[in-house]
Amino acid sequence: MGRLLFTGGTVVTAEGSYRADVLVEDEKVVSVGVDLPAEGAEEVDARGRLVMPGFIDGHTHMDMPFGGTVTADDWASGTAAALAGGTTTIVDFALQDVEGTLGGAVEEWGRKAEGKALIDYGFHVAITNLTGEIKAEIPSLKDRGVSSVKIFMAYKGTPLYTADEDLFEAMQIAREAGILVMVHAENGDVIAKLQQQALERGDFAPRFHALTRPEEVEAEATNRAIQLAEVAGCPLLVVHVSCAAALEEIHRAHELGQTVYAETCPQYLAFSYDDLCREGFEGAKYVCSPPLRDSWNREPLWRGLQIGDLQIFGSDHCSFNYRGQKELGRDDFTKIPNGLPGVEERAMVLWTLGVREGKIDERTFVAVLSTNQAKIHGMYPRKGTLAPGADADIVLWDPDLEITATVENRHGNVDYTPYQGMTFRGGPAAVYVRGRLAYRDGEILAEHGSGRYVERAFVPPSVGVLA
Ligand SMILES: NC(=O)NCCC(=O)O
Ligand SMILES: [Zn+2]
Ligand SMILES: [Zn+2]
Repeated sequence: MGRLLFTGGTVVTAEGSYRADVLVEDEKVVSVGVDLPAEGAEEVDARGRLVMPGFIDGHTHMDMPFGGTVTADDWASGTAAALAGGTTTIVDFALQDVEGTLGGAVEEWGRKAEGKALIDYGFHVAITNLTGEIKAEIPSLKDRGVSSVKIFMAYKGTPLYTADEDLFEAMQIAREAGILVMVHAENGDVIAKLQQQALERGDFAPRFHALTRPEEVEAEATNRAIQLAEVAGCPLLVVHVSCAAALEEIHRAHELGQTVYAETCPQYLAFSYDDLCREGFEGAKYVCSPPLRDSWNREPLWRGLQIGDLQIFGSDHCSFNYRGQKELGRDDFTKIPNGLPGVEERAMVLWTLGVREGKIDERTFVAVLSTNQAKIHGMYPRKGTLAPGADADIVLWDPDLEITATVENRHGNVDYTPYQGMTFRGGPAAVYVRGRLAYRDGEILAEHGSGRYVERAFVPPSVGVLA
């Protein structure tokens, strides 16, 4: 692999931006400084580019059974899409088999990724059956390099749904074990009742997905999870925060000094409830949970990112084809598989709608896409920074690149894109994974199977120290 010297670019980290060269050797960053001598290194011209640590997406669902079908992207197409968006590491949800163990889920996900992944990866375990035995198994995840579990307060009537007493006990165990608890915070009982009432009224269209999951239902569950975590004494990560009401609960927890991390996702900034109301069955393309909200919620979410109430920006990439998958719910919105693709668009949405529009700055861009992800998901400082000793995961970001999204120019395996026709201004020109050129100008150059499993360990950063 040899030595590479990135010259003439502007290094952007969560701490700031400055003109500097970056020297890379044998998969690692060796030094960052002004006018570094080449000394035999191959030079990479980074003039006009922002040189950033590779982006980390702590929220993807590749090759995952869900809603009676399996996500459209596997580890080959899903990591290609990630790479084309500047993402060099993902943390994917290994779904526990209802009859299986947590360790079994990690092993199964390892088999799915092996030979396919183009980028580095880790796993959370998504718990589907929190029995006594499974609770007792939680601490052993650390031995597998897994530092987090996700527990679902929603999806009543499916194995994912977890009652409060089990969630609470898992929090106590996780606190002792040093495992991060992530929650899908929506009140599953109330949603089930509202869905039943909607179907009885004959309300079958996609927009009823949102109308049966109102903001209060997310805010209430968010508050409940925060309070339970406080009693259990454990840090908490609330994923896919969609609305101002839930964010207010998180903000209050921060004012009280509680360690609550929170994530929002591109779909909540790029789309709104209006997209669920598109003509015919088109709204199904925008069904995800929590649902898309009225557009006024976007402004508080942007503010949450800028002031640090929302420390990470994950894609929640959970792709389903329109034909044959979203269509499963043509006559009943409750049967539409939940989820949107977004692993490719994540950073471009954030740059185009956030940095260019002055809603967040460049440092926050890097923090929520990379540095805070590495810290919260237990990979820092190996990942998430450009500093000596870090993996040489590098994005050369072209702030002026223009890409208009079409199904054809997406790198995933989905028959539609919710971003159809949207023009992104700013995107990755080239991406390096551990010092190897993996993507350039729309072309995937990495080899399948070149991505490596990353063992993670959770060392809870206090919310205040996150950028
Ligand atoms: N978010 C969504 O709609 N689908 C993926 C599963 C989840 O994250 O709850
Ligand atoms: Zn979820
Ligand atoms: Zn998800």
